[in-house]
Amino acid sequence: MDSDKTIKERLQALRARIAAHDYRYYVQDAPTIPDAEYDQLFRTLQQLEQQYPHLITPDSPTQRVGAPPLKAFGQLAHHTPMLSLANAFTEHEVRSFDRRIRDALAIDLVDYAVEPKFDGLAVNLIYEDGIFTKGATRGDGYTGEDITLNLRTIPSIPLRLQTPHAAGLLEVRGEVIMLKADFERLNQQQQQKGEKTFVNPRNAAAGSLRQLDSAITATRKLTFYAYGIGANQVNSLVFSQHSEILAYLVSQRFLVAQESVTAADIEAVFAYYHKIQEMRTSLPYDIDGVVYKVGNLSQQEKLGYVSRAPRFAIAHKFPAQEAVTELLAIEIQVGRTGAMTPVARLAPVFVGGVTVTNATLHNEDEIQRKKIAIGDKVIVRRAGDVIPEVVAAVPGERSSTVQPFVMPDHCPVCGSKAVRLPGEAVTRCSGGLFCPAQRKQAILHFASRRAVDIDGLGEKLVDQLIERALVRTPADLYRLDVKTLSQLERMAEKSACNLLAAIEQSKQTTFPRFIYALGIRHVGEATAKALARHAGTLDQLMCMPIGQLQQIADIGPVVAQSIEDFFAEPHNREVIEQLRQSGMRWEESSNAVKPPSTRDNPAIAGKVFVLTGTLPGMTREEAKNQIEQLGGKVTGSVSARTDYVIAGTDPGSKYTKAIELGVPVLDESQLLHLLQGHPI
Ligand SMILES: NC(=O)c1ccc[n+]([C@@H]2O[C@H](COP(=O)([O-])OP(=O)(O)OC[C@H]3O[C@@H](n4cnc5c(N)ncnc54)[C@H](O)[C@@H]3O)[C@@H](O)[C@H]2O)c1
Ligand SMILES: [Zn+2]
Repeated sequence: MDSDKTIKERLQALRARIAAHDYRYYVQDAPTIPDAEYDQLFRTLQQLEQQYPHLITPDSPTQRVGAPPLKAFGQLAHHTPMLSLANAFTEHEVRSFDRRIRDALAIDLVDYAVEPKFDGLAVNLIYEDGIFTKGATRGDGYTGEDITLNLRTIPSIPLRLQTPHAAGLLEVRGEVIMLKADFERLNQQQQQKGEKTFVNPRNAAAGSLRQLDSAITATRKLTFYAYGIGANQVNSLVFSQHSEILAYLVSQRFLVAQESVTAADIEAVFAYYHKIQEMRTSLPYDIDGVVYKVGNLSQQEKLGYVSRAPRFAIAHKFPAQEAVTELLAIEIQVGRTGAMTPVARLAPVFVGGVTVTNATLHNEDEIQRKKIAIGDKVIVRRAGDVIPEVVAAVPGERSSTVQPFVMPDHCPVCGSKAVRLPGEAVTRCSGGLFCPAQRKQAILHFASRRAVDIDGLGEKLVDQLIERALVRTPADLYRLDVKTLSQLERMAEKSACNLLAAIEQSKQTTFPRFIYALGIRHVGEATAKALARHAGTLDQLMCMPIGQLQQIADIGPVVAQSIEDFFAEPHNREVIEQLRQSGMRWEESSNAVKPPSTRDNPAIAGKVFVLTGTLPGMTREEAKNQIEQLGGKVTGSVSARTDYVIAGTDPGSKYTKAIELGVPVLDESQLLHLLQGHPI
């Protein structure tokens, strides 16, 4: 058996660790470990102290509530103490609690008031003669921080009671929380402003409420839920049941959880637990369990208190939604649209009711922002059916062998180049036509009605074709034959013939449809049309430099980049070549704007142009952009300094002026000639 000395040392170490976590949680509003982790430490200490009661010290966290109030705030003493709650993690523990109560009261059946356990910040509101005069945090249970001004900014705290004639003092107890939706919004705003985001709604609520400047609190959306009263010196207010207190609070316009009800026995209590657990993720606020309180107030009084909690109530905790584990590796998952998502491979950990071995890390920036490295101890969160995610690295636990994460520059599935468009958080595989991960999406899109329109090629068929390795890319569609197709499920020879005919028919398409069918990111039908008109031929399009793509109206830098990346990927070019060889045809236009042979075009550079009338093959805006890109200047009015006037149909007065001044007037084909570097 261990000596008292080693036990003492263990106790001291545990107490110091817990005290440090208490400080970070209660004072700094910035815990570094999940609550479940903390609860476990606390339990270990409690159990050890139970075994060695003579070693309990009054400063042990098990003997105290919360943390002393911060000096920066004024202090406010509570008229009756604000205690903590005993915890239960299993049904067995709850049954023992029920048995203890029935034994102590010597009765067979106990009525319980059952309520959600809010995960927020306990506060005490003092009403004097019906007027809200002061309010405080729980602090160490006896004295809290005076946060009256901050509390006044919370709309759900009534500033006066409905019965102001009732003279005397009343303490209203409850929790200040931040609704999940308000939390999401706050974090988005914080991120946009480049300020620190909060780990969860509880920390956001605590950080917002314990502000020295109440103007900041006023900008944060906080909500107060009442769940009880403390000192009651109002003569006319007499309660015999907890439920009467809640009804009174509702009548005084406090928010009280709608889910607060009574349970006639311990079985009803468990039914309630399961019902609330089901509702947990859909509730507008975070809860970490449910609270059971003996409903009868004189029974409560008889049961009394232990050092830090009442004997008549217990918190039945839900399985933790957050846990700590080791990040073993980061792998890349490629989605249907080519998105490359970093996925954490984890040492198995039980969280949110299941064993988790993978969790999403969202994207590269998130990993950098959270400063997560491979080998770190990380906090994993799984709430309801939501995909588990890594929320943070545990600070201070980093070993020297951790590896930084680097986003791969190639798709791990198909080897195509990985690209990240400006302004986007996601890195994508650029091999849209080729990548197995994107296969199904690419083929369905290619065959869709507004693309090359292969009638009858639905999702189920595509699944079969892919599963049997008959089709890998859209080009493979043109290699299918009746014999192969009629072997597929639900495919008679007749329908196989029909499908084949539809595939054959799709070979005759239009250039814009073909471009659209390629599934280039950000290239919808309208962009496909603009590209077709501008490039004229597929060969031109495939080698168009990004600068020239950007000159096309409505094509910005992101879309231009996406087009360039797509055609730069050899895998895509291969598939396009196969498509061409399969006999796909469309009309190409020779009218289109050909790319200039050199950037430094002496036929254009330094020359002054005026555009007038409607050009047949391009908009005036496009012509202007091209001229400017090659160093020419486009002005609005004709003068002696004008070198050329480019005139389309219905040219108007600029045309007449040009004739008067003897300025050469060119048509579109002559302009194209110039653009290609040939003098007139
Ligand atoms: N992660 C960390 O580092 C860290 C550190 C300290 C404490 N904690 C967490 O804080 C909690 C312990 O703190 P605690 O002493 O406040 O105990 P507690 O939160 O377990 O229980 C008491 C509190 O429950 C709240 N409560 C919510 N709904 C209630 C209701 N319907 N009726 C009555 N009370 C209700 C009250 O604020 C009350 O003060 C644990 O969840 C623990 O994990 C975490
Ligand atoms: Zn790929």
